[in-house]
Amino acid sequence: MTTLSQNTVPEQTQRARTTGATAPTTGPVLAVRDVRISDRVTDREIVHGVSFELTPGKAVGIVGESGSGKTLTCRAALGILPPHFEITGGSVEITGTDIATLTPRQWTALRGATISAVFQDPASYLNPSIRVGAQIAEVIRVKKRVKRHEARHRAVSLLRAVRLRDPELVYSQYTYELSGGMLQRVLIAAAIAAEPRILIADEATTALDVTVQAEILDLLAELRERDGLSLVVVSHDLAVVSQLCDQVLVMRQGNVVEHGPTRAVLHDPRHEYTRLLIAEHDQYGLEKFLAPKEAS
Ligand SMILES: Nc1ncnc2c1ncn2[C@@H]1O[C@H](COP(=O)(O)OP(=O)(O)OP(=O)(O)O)[C@@H](O)[C@H]1O
Repeated sequence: MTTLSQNTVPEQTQRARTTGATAPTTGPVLAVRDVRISDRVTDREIVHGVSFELTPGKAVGIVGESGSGKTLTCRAALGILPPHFEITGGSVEITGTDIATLTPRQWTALRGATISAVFQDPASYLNPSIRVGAQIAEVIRVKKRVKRHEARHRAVSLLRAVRLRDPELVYSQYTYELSGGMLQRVLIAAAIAAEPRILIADEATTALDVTVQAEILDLLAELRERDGLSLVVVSHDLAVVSQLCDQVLVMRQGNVVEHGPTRAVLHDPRHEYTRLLIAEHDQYGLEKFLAPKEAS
């Protein structure tokens, strides 16, 4: 496992987040309470009541079969449900504010700066006609209100932080010049560029090879532990969740079938479906991540 140096995260990022993390908090940064999501076209409820709370520096994992509602739950928290989908029950609070009360302008201010996300399929989130570095710098310039030169400097630091070699060169490249793994790392850099308090990582490292994935997980763990970044991690990979998350939700067919501390759920699953997920996973060496802490 690689260990990132203190200098991996741009100095400015460390300072700002440290300030945020040590500020007294009165409650969760994200509270999802009995959220229900329906498809208006078919008039079907797809997600049947999901609840979890995220406090600063903590990480919640969401696992479960394809189509169980993990991504919709994340999109609901970000206010970006696909057309025809709507929250039909429960509530989402971001740093104490019910998102149902937010105006489009308030959402724009919140996204990136307070809550941010990385999804799969990075190419669809980046503009092919603008150099990737300039896209990250623009986020920094607008959200952090810094001059172009400073924004560029920080963007290059972020590209380095996500372990892209020759970040100056990558800065000036277009999406078609980069591999899928490189684009995914660019997207992660963009997502943390405005120093959000909450990062939703939906299969964010799935497309990366094992070594790069380990480096990115280390980076996220570092941002979390040192700077108080809170994480929602959606992954089909229980090893990723067990490495990063304090709590885990197991979803199936729009229901949370099990929810609790990651170690307890993965060591002593109560639900048959969780047992099945773990059994399927055994071949990938889940114990490797659980065993060392078990001994301590
Ligand atoms: N844009 C959409 N249009 C139509 N149906 C959708 C859309 N997005 C999600 N759904 C449906 O809603 C259900 C939940 O989808 P969701 O993407 O949340 O699942 P998931 O658990 O994230 O799955 P996966 O692991 O495959 O990403 C699925 O049945 C899916 O087909």
